[in-house]
Amino acid sequence: MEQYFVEDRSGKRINQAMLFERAKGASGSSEERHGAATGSSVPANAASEPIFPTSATSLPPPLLSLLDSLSHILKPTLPAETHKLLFPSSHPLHARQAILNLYAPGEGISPHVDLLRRFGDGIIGVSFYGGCVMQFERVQGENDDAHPEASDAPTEEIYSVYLPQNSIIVLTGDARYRWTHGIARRDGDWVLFDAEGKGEDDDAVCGTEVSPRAGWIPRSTRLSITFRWLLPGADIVGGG
Ligand SMILES: O=C(O)CCC(=O)C(=O)O
Ligand SMILES: [Fe+2]
Repeated sequence: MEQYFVEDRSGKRINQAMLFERAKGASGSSEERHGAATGSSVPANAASEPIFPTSATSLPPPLLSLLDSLSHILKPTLPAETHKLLFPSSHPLHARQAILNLYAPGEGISPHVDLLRRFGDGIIGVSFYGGCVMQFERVQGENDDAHPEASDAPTEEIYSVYLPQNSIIVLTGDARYRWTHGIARRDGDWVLFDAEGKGEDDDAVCGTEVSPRAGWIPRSTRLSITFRWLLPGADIVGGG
């Protein structure tokens, strides 16, 4: 992974890489791509994602093997149709994009819905090295790429979920289309632990009544790998 997160020519730290494959069996008018892209110093709203073309043919082997492991791990947990949506047995309709985001402690990502015109349903996110709280907020009103402000509309419905290192999150249906997801920029997260010691964020524990089962987990460096389906035409450079 180090190869993707070097400094660019101006010395700016690169913290985002995007890799693309072509769908198996696609007639393929667009270029196959597999390349790294720079992000801003803090991963920004997905709407500003850059794309760089290269010439390789598919996702790199470590990501293919990660996908294979994810398919096995998620098989007993997910409803059969969701598993099929994420891991179609043959000839997927769409190409996958993998986005790698490297967060220094304290960094986050603004609340957003992943671009509706670029990505399909079925998103998988994996957290490595460190955890963080991901916050979900219900989108109010129309939500499409032409009305991104809908994502910022205030709402009472907010949930915070702690994503420990090595955890997997799957977003489909409403979770993908009707809720924003984001990571607050802060140095750590208050987390309530369940009986098995797994974390669940709860802002309420920030007050004086701190439950003995709650704790502050300082953020460390976190790498997230997100797999998404590219919609037709979305894999054409400049076509976003
Ligand atoms: O870091 C994460 O887990 C979220 C990344 C994300 O939402 C995105 O790249 O669109
Ligand atoms: Fe996202």
